[in-house]
Amino acid sequence: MSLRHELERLLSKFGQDSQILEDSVLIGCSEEQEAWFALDLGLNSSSSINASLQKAEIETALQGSFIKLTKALFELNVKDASLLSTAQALLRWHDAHQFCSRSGQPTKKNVSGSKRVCPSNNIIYYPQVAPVVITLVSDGTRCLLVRQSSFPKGMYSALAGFCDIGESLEETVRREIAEEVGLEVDRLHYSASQHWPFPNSTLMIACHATVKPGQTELQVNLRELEAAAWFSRDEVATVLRRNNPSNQQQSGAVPFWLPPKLAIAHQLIKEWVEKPTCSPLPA
Ligand SMILES: NC(=O)C1=CN([C@@H]2O[C@H](COP(=O)(O)OP(=O)(O)OC[C@H]3O[C@@H](n4cnc5c(N)ncnc54)[C@H](OP(=O)(O)O)[C@@H]3O)[C@@H](O)[C@H]2O)C=CC1
Ligand SMILES: [Mg+2]
Repeated sequence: MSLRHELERLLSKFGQDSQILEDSVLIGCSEEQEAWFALDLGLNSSSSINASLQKAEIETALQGSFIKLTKALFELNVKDASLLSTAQALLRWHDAHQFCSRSGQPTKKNVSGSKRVCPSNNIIYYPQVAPVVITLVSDGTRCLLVRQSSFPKGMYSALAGFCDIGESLEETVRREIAEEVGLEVDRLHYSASQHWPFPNSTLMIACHATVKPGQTELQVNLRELEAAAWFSRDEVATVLRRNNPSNQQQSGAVPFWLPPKLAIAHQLIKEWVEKPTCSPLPA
């Protein structure tokens, strides 16, 4: 039986029309050049008993189990997490761009899902990515970790913010740090980047920054952050070593925990702990 027939058989078993396959989007390919597609079965959009029954049926038929996307992203290996992140962002984008904003007519997806076109005026819509800077600020010996009220309990991270229209990354870093904690950036340098599919598709651009010597007093913007504080290298190194939210919450041995390994914030913090002498460029 061909893969297509097998898929159609499964979809019909789960009460779905095989026409839904046309909505799938290309997210990558294997080393053997087999194309990988993602498809949204829409089970999350309904809280009906029917949807939950289907979920149970799918779990049995495919010998798997549904877990929260945010959790899955941090539990999979890098390659699979990246495929999942692409699938989530691309499928959400298609779902939110069903109509042309000029003509109001339905738009049409191309086969791979890399764009949508309005048949009435040929306007092409491409998936959007919002740039976000995430910066680990240091005063030379300590680093600044922050908490938003939306973070999981006890988690601290680096400072993040969306780029405004017309800004360079450097300007965003300076503005966000001034707005959220009242500090002036002296030097900054780029570290790495990561695609992040929440709340919509973002490109997280990770940087290290240092503040002007002697200017480390924080003015925390409580509309944006729940807390912000300086931590020594030893404190952060200890938390990184024991980084497991359930362990520390039970024992109370460490006062906070950090984002999991696959989060770019984790990589930034680890880099700072391991390379204390890296010297950033002037901003
Ligand atoms: N992977 C990681 O390690 C981490 C990832 N992040 C991600 O970074 C992102 C940005 O961090 P955050 O501190 O929230 O950003 P900001 O500090 O920029 O604050 C968020 C606010 O910015 C406004 N905003 C401006 N542009 C956008 C846009 N394109 N989409 C949504 N909101 C926008 C909104 O304000 P208003 O409501 O007034 O319109 C929103 O409430 C988050 O989405 C978060 O998921 C954050 C930390 C760690
Ligand atoms: Mg922020």
